[in-house]
Amino acid sequence: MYEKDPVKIFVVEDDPAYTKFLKYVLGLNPDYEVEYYTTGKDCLANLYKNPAIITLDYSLPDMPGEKVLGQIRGHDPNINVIIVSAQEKIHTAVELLKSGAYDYISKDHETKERLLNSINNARNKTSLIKEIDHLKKEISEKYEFEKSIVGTSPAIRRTFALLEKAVQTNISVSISGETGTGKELVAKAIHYNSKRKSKPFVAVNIAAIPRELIESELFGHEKGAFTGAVTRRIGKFEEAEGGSIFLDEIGEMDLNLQAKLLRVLQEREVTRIGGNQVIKLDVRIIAATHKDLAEEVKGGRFREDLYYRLLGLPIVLPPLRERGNDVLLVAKHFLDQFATENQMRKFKITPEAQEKLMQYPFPGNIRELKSIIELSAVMAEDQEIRPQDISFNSTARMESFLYQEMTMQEFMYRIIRHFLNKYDNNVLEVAKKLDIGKSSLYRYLKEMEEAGI
Ligand SMILES: Nc1ncnc2c1ncn2[C@@H]1O[C@H](COP(=O)(O)OP(=O)(O)OP(=O)(O)O)[C@@H](O)[C@H]1O
Repeated sequence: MYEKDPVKIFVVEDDPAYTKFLKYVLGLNPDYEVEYYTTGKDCLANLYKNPAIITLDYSLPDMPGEKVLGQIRGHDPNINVIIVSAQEKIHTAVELLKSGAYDYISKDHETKERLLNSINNARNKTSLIKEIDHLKKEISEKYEFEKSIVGTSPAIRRTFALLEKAVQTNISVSISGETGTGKELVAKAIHYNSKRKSKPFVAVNIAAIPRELIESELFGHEKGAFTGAVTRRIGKFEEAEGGSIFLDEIGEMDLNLQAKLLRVLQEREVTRIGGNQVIKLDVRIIAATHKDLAEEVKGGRFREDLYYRLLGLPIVLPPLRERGNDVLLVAKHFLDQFATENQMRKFKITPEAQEKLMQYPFPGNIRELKSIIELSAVMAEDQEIRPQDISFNSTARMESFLYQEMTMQEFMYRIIRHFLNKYDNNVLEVAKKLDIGKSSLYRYLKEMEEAGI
């Protein structure tokens, strides 16, 4: 798409014969919009026209080539300046390239090919840069909080408030929540809404990498560091330089590696395995786990010092069953997405089907909801999703929390909390649903508050 755009080229050349030659060569390509100047001053005065490429004669009558180059770079470092010179002086060429010239070409019988090649390469580079900028913009729009993280429940609103805080600083963030609650989505949203958004977001799933490979995956290795290390490998931390690293399933890391990670986080530097060069790091850490890390610390499976290092700003993502009406909002979001992807008309969910969705506890959370919804859209006879189109993967119903061991009173508090979330903290509605008196409910709420539930 970008390569079709015409390229604006300035030719700055005081030799009339050479200008004639360039006019002929460049005139052959209809995609080139060329303007000719004979002095450095003229060229500089017209930079406002935003040329993509400038071919610059090194010895102009009014200004030395390096000075013109310096001013062009000062105006816009993205302009590709190709220096064309009558003599081939390696030293000058190297100096000019160091000062940011894109290429250095001497005037000889091969000039035509080399110049066209260089212009072509510069053009490809420019279109790649434009395309990358465009994709980056698209990604950050995709991860705007309220566009990507669907929901209006009090629980998710609290999460948004924390995200707003997280993006303003470089503080480490630890995200916990059951599987499929959106931990990776939240991590990406933090990165792509922060100042680091134009730098890499690198995700590493600790549980998915064989134990013996994690260290080299994270910190890299030098060639020959161990059997099988046939080439040097850059680690994920280095890859994320300037950006963010997302350490998913951090609770799965073994104690030995935890010690090494702690050192990296404390020193803010890595050394590749088998190497001795210390590499400074500027990387934001976002860690996630579905485990209760505090419990892991108590059980001696997770280092306490590392736990505190990683904790930073903790974000707890509630399970979908505690997000009330969000179930329906997210379901609708996935349905719209499905319709767009498959060029279909939009779907509706009948009230009975909505009721069915609201009754299910979604042990696999939003990921499970997504697959259930997509299947229901496939099964539906028309653009209405009815109860018979929805099939749940698990036979679990609300009793999922019964697997936990609690006292009767704690169960009751959990049930109340669940309904409060479901009905947006509407006490009257909850009292009605649970068929208890309003004042009893207020009394329980007070007890719950005192007990921190
Ligand atoms: N609030 C939300 N709104 C819309 N989509 C969401 C929301 N939360 C999660 N998703 C989507 O649900 C899917 C699962 O989310 P994600 O992979 O971030 O979960 P996770 O907690 O990292 O899972 P796991 O613990 O299994 O790694 C993704 O497709 C994600 O885009």
